[in-house]
Amino acid sequence: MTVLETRELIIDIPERADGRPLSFRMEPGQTWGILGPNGAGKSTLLHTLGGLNQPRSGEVHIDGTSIQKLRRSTIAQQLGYVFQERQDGFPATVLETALIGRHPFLSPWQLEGGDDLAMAEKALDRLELRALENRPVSTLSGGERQRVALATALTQNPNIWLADEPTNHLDLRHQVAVMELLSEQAKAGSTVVMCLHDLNLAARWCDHLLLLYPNGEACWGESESMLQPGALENLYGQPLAKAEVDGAPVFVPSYK
Ligand SMILES: Nc1ncnc2c1ncn2[C@@H]1O[C@H](COP(=O)(O)OP(=O)(O)OP(=O)(O)O)[C@@H](O)[C@H]1O
Repeated sequence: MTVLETRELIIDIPERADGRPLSFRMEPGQTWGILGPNGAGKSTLLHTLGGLNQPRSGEVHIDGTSIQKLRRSTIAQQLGYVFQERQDGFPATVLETALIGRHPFLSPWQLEGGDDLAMAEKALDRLELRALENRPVSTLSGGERQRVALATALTQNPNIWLADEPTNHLDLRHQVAVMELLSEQAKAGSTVVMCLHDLNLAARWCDHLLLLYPNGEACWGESESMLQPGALENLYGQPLAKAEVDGAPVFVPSYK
């Protein structure tokens, strides 16, 4: 159970005004969606939350301790990251890649044990990848690789999930399966934060939203209060029509 908090955080985007300092608290059990148009800074924010980018100012805290003061190995035991783009540079199989999720918990040169293997295999089962476990990752399709990245994070079993467009490359069924998986992680006590382009997945699955504007302005809060058509149209610069399906709001571009 780990709280991720920002204090007067300003992310560092070259040549951009500071915008609104971000001070929010992301708690265990919550599922946060970060929304905004291309270039708004969603990935930069996620990288900053994970300690991979230095903020321009302000701080990110994990359970009350500044991330700057934590060792990278300690952070890796808490925080799982699903990157938007991956360079699968090493010639590794699907199973070997999933096992990387256990590395934060092993000492240098220590080999993975039976428990680690069981966690990786369970994660591969969950992402429907078990039949591919001996395949080199380089031979996989885009959607299969995306699921390997999620399986690796699941094998890590982090308290905080930072996922950059986790449904990228996925077909509709797998999009829903991945959102269900992330939602389950939150229900089990993780703090889940993801950047999303799909407003409808965000509306259906995220209980908190942060809207990030290209000028650095931002607002955040419970999803219900953030899913206002006017604010979303302003965010994306696109007229929207709103409907309701299965009790959740659905937004589609309006072409009028
Ligand atoms: N090293 C850099 N030098 C200059 N500008 C940069 C650098 N890295 C990122 N940027 C700019 O910072 C802005 C935010 O990028 P970021 O990837 O965080 O946006 P995003 O909201 O995730 O976009 P997308 O939806 O397209 O993935 C972009 O305008 C990008 O061009």
